[in-house]
Amino acid sequence: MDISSILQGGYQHPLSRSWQGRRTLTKSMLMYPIFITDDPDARVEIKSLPGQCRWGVNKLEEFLGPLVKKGLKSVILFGVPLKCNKDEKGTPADDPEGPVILAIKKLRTLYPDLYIACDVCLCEYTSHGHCGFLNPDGTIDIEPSVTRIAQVALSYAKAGAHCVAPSDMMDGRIKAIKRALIDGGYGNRCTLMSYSAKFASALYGPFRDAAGSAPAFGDRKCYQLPPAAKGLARRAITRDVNEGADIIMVKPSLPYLDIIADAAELAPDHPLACYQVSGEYAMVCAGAAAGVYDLRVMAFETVESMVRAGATLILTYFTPQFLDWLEA
Ligand SMILES: NCC[C@H](CC(=O)O)[C@@H](CN)CCC(=O)O
Ligand SMILES: [Zn+2]
Repeated sequence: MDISSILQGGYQHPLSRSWQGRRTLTKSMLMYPIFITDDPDARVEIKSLPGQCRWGVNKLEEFLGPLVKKGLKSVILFGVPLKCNKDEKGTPADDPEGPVILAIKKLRTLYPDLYIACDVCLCEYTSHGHCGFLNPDGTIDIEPSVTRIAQVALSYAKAGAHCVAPSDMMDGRIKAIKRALIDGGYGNRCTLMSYSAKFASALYGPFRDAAGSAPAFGDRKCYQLPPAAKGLARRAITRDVNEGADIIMVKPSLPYLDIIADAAELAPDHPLACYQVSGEYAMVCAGAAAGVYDLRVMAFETVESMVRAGATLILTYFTPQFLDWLEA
């Protein structure tokens, strides 16, 4: 056989197979999305997200203590206020007694080394459930939305968040948040992770169930990217790099590996995050439950495809299992 035809000699052993990846998944690459509700003693299972719960602030030690011991390095907080008075402006988003700010303060005290990121959006706090302010005709009112998002981001930074991550997709919010952080004295103390290429995906259903954040009417197609929009995604990534984002994110992940690769090409000097969203997680769990594949094998195969595409930070609900699987 011709010499150039032989490849199998390079990976015939488990160790030489482990050398074939440019980067391998490590615990520090995992960021765990968690839901914080405003009942301080709550531990409520989320049916559409197997193994995930809404947690009250008083339960965070019971919840995260064991994971920190196993090597959990970072979380991203999502507020799930069930008792607040939602309004057109998302007033409860930066309530100092709200679940997110209370959780930031609690976690900074409990686990000084744990990296605390906060999702920043208005949809969980607005009466209409959209991620921004609305004009009377139901379209997004950009300027006041951006001002409000920046205000909320600064309040989380002041409460002690290491990172703010605006998932709203309002145009210009990265520049506005960066400006607010700098003017507020947090430009060097809080990381800005932009959901730059975030698509209007069908894969957010379980999250919206969990967070009660579905829009009261219409959809988010006028501010989340069309799934076919490779050009818009590339332009959004370049825009956010220029507006001062410290980390670029692509979301969802598996159906958008090409966009992750584009982001790695367009922003080679930035950390690159991707979010394995609720619907992706639920799909992998459902397939395993149906006996289509082994859960652990498929969890690794999906997340390692994101690493191969160029991601250096993975937001995934599989984080607790990966802490065990990577230890084994
Ligand atoms: N701010 C929007 C929330 C949002 C998507 C959506 O509901 O449109 C995501 C959270 N950042 C959903 C994440 C997920 O599905 O896991
Ligand atoms: Zn939102």
